[in-house]
Amino acid sequence: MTIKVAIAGARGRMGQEAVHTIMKDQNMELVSVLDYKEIGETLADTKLFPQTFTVPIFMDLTELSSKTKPDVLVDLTSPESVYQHTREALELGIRPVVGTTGFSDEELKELSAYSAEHGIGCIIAPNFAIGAVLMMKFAEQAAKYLPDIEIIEMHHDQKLDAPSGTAMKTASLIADHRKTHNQGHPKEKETIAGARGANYDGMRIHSVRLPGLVAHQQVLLGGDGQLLTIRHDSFNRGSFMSGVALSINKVMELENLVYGLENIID
Ligand SMILES: NC(=O)C1=CN([C@@H]2O[C@H](COP(=O)(O)OP(=O)(O)OC[C@H]3O[C@@H](n4cnc5c(N)ncnc54)[C@H](O)[C@@H]3O)[C@@H](O)[C@H]2O)C=CC1
Ligand SMILES: O=C(O)C1=N[C@H](C(=O)O)C[C@H](O)C1
Repeated sequence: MTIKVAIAGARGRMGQEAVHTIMKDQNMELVSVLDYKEIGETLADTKLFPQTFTVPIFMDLTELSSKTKPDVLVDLTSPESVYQHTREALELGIRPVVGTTGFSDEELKELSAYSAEHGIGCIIAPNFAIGAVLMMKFAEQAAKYLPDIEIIEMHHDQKLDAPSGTAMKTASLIADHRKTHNQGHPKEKETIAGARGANYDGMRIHSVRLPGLVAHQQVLLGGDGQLLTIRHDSFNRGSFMSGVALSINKVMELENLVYGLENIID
């Protein structure tokens, strides 16, 4: 069966890569694109894609759904719009595959309940790169033995959310295995606010934003006389594409929401 896919955010850094990935896949058909502003009738009009890419663009998800009937909506947009898109897609019976970061815990809970109640599959993956998923899993395992941890995530300077979705997911996986405790000296004081980074359950998360970077993270685990560093680097956005393709295939089999690629890889 061919999976009919729509993309929200097709003009973006990730979206452009995803368009090419889906167009090349024999089992998938890119049937439509969702944008928030008038950019032409088809992807070809945007001049970002070959003239043969005559995929229609819509500004309204309900109209997109009724005219092109996608099975899956891939969302690669912004923290501002992603919750609304995901909720609407579920209500329309379209399975969301979401790479966009910035969900609150309450939003995740609410979407998860809706997805399970209506039996519509949904995948929300803060990071589609297999190496990043392994980095998170290794950090989760190591935290049991080395529970003093700081996360340093580094991204390009156009990123809107901080900490990154990957850092938040890493911290939440670790928190499931680590007894909550504050790190550093009990009397430590910041002479410049933010110097010690964000506090997640007593762990610290530091966000670096610089031109030239793509997506990088290291998890530092300190022990007596030792330091374990677990690091992952995405050097280009091709690193995320096998995870996007896997998720599109997998979401067709699901009847609930899965948060994190680690839950769908064997
Ligand atoms: N899960 C993963 O593995 C990855 C996730 N991301 C996340 O994906 C998201 C997109 O990242 P980039 O492509 O770098 O951003 P980008 O800014 O290059 O692209 C976002 C695109 O979405 C469009 N957009 C914004 N609001 C929209 C709306 N309401 N409807 C339709 N289109 C809309 C923008 O016009 C833009 O073309 C971010 O949240 C980022 O953190 C990025 C890389 C990997
Ligand atoms: O904005 C990005 O670029 C990325 N966002 C995701 C995140 O917030 O973790 C995934 C990856 O790190 C790239």
